[in-house]
Amino acid sequence: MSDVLTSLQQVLEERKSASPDSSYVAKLHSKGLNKILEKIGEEATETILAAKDVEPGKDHSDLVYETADLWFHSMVMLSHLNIDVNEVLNELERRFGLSGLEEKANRNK
Ligand SMILES: N=c1c2ncn([C@@H]3O[C@H](COP(=O)(O)OP(=O)(O)OP(=O)(O)O)[C@@H](O)[C@H]3O)c2ncn1[C@@H]1O[C@H](COP(=O)(O)O)[C@@H](O)[C@H]1O
Repeated sequence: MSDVLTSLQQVLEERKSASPDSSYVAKLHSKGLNKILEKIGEEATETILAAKDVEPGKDHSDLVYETADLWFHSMVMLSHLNIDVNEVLNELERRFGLSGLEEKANRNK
């Protein structure tokens, strides 16, 4: 797993016992799953809007920023549900080299 994801997962875990007054992640954990899912919805929408504005050869930093927000909040969701981010990375690894069409056909079996 990438170093930054490993470190971030550790911090998110530690924040479960931190004060909501001192930590954004602790505040999200304290508000619960629905709030976290609401944030993912918001960030997904912001990512889509940023992607629609990207033009070839022009600055795309807004899209990078919004995608980071989306990935970050998705990691908070996994952490909140006690799911190791390695499970997602392992699933991507399992699919690696497998055609998307083939993988989809296998799903329907
Ligand atoms: N990677 C991030 C990260 N990405 C985005 N964000 C926060 O996610 C929020 C998303 O933006 P919004 O404009 O929707 O936020 P907002 O208006 O404050 O949110 P709401 O009040 O509407 O819920 C912002 O507050 C960002 O600061 C993050 N907050 C924390 N991290 C990581 O998590 C670690 C722990 O953070 P704390 O728990 O705050 O110490 C940090 O050291 C970082 O590594």
